[in-house]
Amino acid sequence: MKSVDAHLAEILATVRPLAPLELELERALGATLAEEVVAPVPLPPFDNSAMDGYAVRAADIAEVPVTLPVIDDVAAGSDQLRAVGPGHAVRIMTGAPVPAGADTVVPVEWTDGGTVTVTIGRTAPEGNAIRRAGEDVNAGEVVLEPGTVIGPAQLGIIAGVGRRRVLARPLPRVVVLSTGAELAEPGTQLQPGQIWDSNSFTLTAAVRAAGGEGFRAPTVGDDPGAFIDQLDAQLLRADAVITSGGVSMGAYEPVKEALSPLGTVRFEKVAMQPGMPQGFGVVGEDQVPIFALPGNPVSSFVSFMLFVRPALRKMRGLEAGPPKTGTAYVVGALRSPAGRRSFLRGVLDEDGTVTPVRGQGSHQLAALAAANALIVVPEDVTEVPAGTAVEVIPL
Ligand SMILES: Nc1nc2c(c(=O)[nH]1)N[C@H]1C(S)=C(S)[C@@H](COP(=O)(O)OP(=O)(O)OC[C@H]3O[C@@H](n4cnc5c(N)ncnc54)[C@H](O)[C@@H]3O)O[C@H]1N2
Ligand code: MOO
Repeated sequence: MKSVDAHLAEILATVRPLAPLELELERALGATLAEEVVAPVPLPPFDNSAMDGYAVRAADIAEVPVTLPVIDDVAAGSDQLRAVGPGHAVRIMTGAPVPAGADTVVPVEWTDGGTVTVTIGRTAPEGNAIRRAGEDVNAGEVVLEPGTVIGPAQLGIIAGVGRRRVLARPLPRVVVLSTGAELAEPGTQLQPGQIWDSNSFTLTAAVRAAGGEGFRAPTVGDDPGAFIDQLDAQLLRADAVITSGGVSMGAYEPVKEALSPLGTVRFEKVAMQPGMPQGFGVVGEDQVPIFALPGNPVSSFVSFMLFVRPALRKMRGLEAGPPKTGTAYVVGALRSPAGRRSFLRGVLDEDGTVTPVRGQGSHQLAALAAANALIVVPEDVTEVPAGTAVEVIPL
């Protein structure tokens, strides 16, 4: 059997980072920056007030209380500014440019709030409540480096330096295609022999949680022809495809039957539990990577975490490798099949312990939903006594 590490290595050697595109800011959330973002001007571009109050000369308010004439009113956005002469005050709002001559701002709370004259009750040092030009960023300064994932705050600084578009690797578009004649759409009545399709929802959501754009394709039954038709239709918008089901040893395995003859997708047994039957390769003219995951709900989810998630990171232009692990002390003993790496479902506690959930079958979706970690048991270990330190993958 192929090892988990060899399977991941093959996947990572096959998938490529997506080409960068000029993305509108509205489409850039989660994308990976592929250029340096530089501020063309200083930020803030001009000295401005940090508070609503009065711009004055510090020397004029050395002795308080003092009453000064209010010679002007400046709102944020004002560009017609009267200079502040000795003994004058200008009413000023937060963000408004500080007029020439003024060297300090007195918050309105320290005054009587007058509009013709103002009486100031507290003195303020020079530079009080003034935000200086370039205090955030200097002109020509790099504000974001290539390889940065664009989150809300990063979008903010990109817009803040005046950019409308940015060169970035987009979110990988991943089509999720469930197969199985037994699958019914959630929300409909189950007929005898049917179950509700859950994998396509789990996997589409897992794609989104991993920084991709997930699209759930209509499910197909057990007919390889119908599967190929649906795959062809979906390939147009896919940077990668995930299928679930139809990859093991049964009489009706549409994914395996349809893809094996292409010669570009390999179906193998990987030495892991769950998730043993795996298919991986490329399809279509554009050599789109395809992950043919096993149908058992826990198996497909674990396979996603181990193989698809790292691949999506690579497609996003990020460092990619096996999932990050930690260590915890296991509550209760564990068993694991010889020669296979087990990924048991557990609840990781803040006290540093991990408790296996009840129900470790590959079909036990409720137990998976109750878990927050995978407990890794190496290939050569079959029994883990209670209290042993084990490797865990937080979910
Ligand atoms: N003779 C053998 N039988 C099986 C082997 C084997 O080596 N020899 N491997 C077993 C293992 S391990 C797994 S995992 C499964 C993989 O099966 P398939 O990928 O072919 O998946 P299906 O047969 O279509 O379904 C398996 C199971 O999962 C349920 N399922 C499928 N799709 C969904 C979905 N979208 N939502 C919810 N549940 C789904 C399906 O009803 C089956 O119960 O094969 C074993 N058998
Ligand atoms: O290896 Mo299968 O994935 O156990 O259920």
